[in-house]
Amino acid sequence: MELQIRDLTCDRGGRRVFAGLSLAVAGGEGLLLTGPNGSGKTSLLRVICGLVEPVSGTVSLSGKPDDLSIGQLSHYVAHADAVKPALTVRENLAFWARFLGGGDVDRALEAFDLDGLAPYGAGLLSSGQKRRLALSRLALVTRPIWLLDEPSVGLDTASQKRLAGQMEAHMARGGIVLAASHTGLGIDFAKSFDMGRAGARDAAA
Ligand SMILES: Nc1ncnc2c1ncn2[C@@H]1O[C@H](COP(=O)(O)OP(=O)(O)OP(=O)(O)O)[C@@H](O)[C@H]1O
Repeated sequence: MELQIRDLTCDRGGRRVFAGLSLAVAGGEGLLLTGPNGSGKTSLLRVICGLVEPVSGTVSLSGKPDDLSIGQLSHYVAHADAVKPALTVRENLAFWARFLGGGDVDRALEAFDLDGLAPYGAGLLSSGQKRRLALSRLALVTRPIWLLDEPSVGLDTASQKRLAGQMEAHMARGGIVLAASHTGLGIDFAKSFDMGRAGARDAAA
């Protein structure tokens, strides 16, 4: 399995964000996306999972089943936590399990130490607890590609370590992690890509 991005050009709101971007990440590898605010990290993750249409270029996954899209094979954890405040923590996970076509709610609760919060209304959670609930989807359903946008924002030290452990375990199972971060995420990524590097900026000019 290899995720291949070739010659990708992306506009947002009529402005060029990046152009001619190419990279590849193999199964078992992680790639850390860095770069200043507005350099296009979120845009790239959204193009990969099919939420933003690129101007040109391709995103492909070798060995992909024909009947599934890259989006369907990806977990995309965005800035927004996508937590339903009227449901409990457990009900949120049960909802996602139905939406994602099955899943292990207890495994997801355990992965981000949410067992004790399972009966609480999600609307009552702190921002870091909401982030843990959003991240717990990663353990709910197995998907080979994890696209993580600033996943550690708001997490305490113990939760950052849990996230690092989950990413390492996913890659050890052959999964792919693409993570955008300004701070690093406490693990050694096989690759990194600076969206603000001169070439990317030149291309976007
Ligand atoms: N929905 C949108 N409509 C129009 N322009 C957008 C939209 N989302 C992002 N942009 C623009 O696209 C550019 C890249 O934004 P993006 O969010 O991808 O950057 P980023 O590197 O993730 O930034 P940050 O580090 O601040 O999260 C910015 O100039 C931004 O204003």
